Amino acid sequence: MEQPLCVPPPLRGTDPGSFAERTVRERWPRIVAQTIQVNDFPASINKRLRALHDELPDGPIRPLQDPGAPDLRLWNEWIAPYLGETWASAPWLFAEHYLYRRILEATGYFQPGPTHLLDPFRKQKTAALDPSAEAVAMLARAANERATCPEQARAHLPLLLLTSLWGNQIDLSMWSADKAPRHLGTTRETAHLLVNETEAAHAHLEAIAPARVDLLADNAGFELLCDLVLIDGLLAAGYAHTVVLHLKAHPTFVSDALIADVLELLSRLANASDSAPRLLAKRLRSHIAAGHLQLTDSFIWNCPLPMRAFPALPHAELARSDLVIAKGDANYRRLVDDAHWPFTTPFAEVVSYFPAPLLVLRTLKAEVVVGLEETRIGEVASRDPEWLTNGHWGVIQFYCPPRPVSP
Ligand SMILES: O=P(O)(O)OC[C@H]1O[C@](O)(CO)[C@@H](O)[C@@H]1O
Repeated sequence: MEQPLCVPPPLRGTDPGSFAERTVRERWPRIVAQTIQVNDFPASINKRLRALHDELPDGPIRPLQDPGAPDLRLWNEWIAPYLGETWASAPWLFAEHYLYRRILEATGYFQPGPTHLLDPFRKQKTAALDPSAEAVAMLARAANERATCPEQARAHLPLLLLTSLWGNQIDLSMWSADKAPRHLGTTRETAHLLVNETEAAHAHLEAIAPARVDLLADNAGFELLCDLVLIDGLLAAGYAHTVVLHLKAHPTFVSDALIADVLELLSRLANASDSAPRLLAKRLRSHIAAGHLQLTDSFIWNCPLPMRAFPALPHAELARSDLVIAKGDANYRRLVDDAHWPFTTPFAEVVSYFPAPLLVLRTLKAEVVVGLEETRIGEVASRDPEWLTNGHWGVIQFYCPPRPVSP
């Protein structure tokens, strides 16, 4: 009989010497301080943000105080098990999502008034969109060529996956012309993959096309552009008839993408001086109009739960997909319980609860990873002591649930 999987304890800000500890003690206070600095909030909001800052990292977890907020009941259910814990002692995944929700409580995001639905991270996101216009034009030109040639789009799938993966690391201001998007996918980028299951994912798409593909988005700005180019390629190749792009329901993790960020990116592309981004924007908008690209958001993507603990409904919705692509570090942490798994634990074992074929594209920014080979771990750790958190290393991991056996 198959043994039930025993999930190890979660990462916590109290893990001595860990990146989680550094995040709770240094990075979070900095993020809250920056939120005050980059915005022009009234004194009452800054006072609330300063109070939040001063709670970190040893203040207690408390219920939300956000009367009338649409997610208030949900949050107070999610918080209940951790009342009595501190920011540092609560599971890191929980506390990190809670932090961003508490920032919105402080800024009055869900309250009537001048800061209603005002994204406190908007300025940072907008700056991250500031171009290297040349790199954007090159990405768009390649996408426009693929759009007229399905064979080329199919052949480019590995390149598109790599571009979308490293988009999780690189932002527009870093990506200069000499690191041009067309060169992504060559030696350096593949050499920094700790697992590369592109072939299996590609074969899966070939076998099921045309399919429904779901993409769990991560950051706005450059990464989102790479993701839209991937989506455009999946449609051009005939691999997807529909792509559902899942976005966050409210601002979080500073730069996570909202539907508003997609629309803003499209209008930036549509107003570019170069004609290639304009054509890309036109095509993406027509995919949206035709329902081939669906933008959706849900509070579930802002919740503090590991995916294994999601309610039945989002699981049932994902089960309708032929392939779910999960982007980035935070989605990865959610998928693998943000837990202290031995790094060699098979990926398929850890995500065996997942209801659909799953492809993850993630650069490592946290001390959690599964599915690695012992020798590869030794190699990378001796070359780069910061390999788990500096975003220089990536994984492309694929899981396909076993088909149900017919009676
Ligand atoms: O944008 P990404 O790739 O999800 O990265 C954000 C993540 O990186 C971290 O900074 C480290 O894990 C977290 O705070 C968060 O999980």
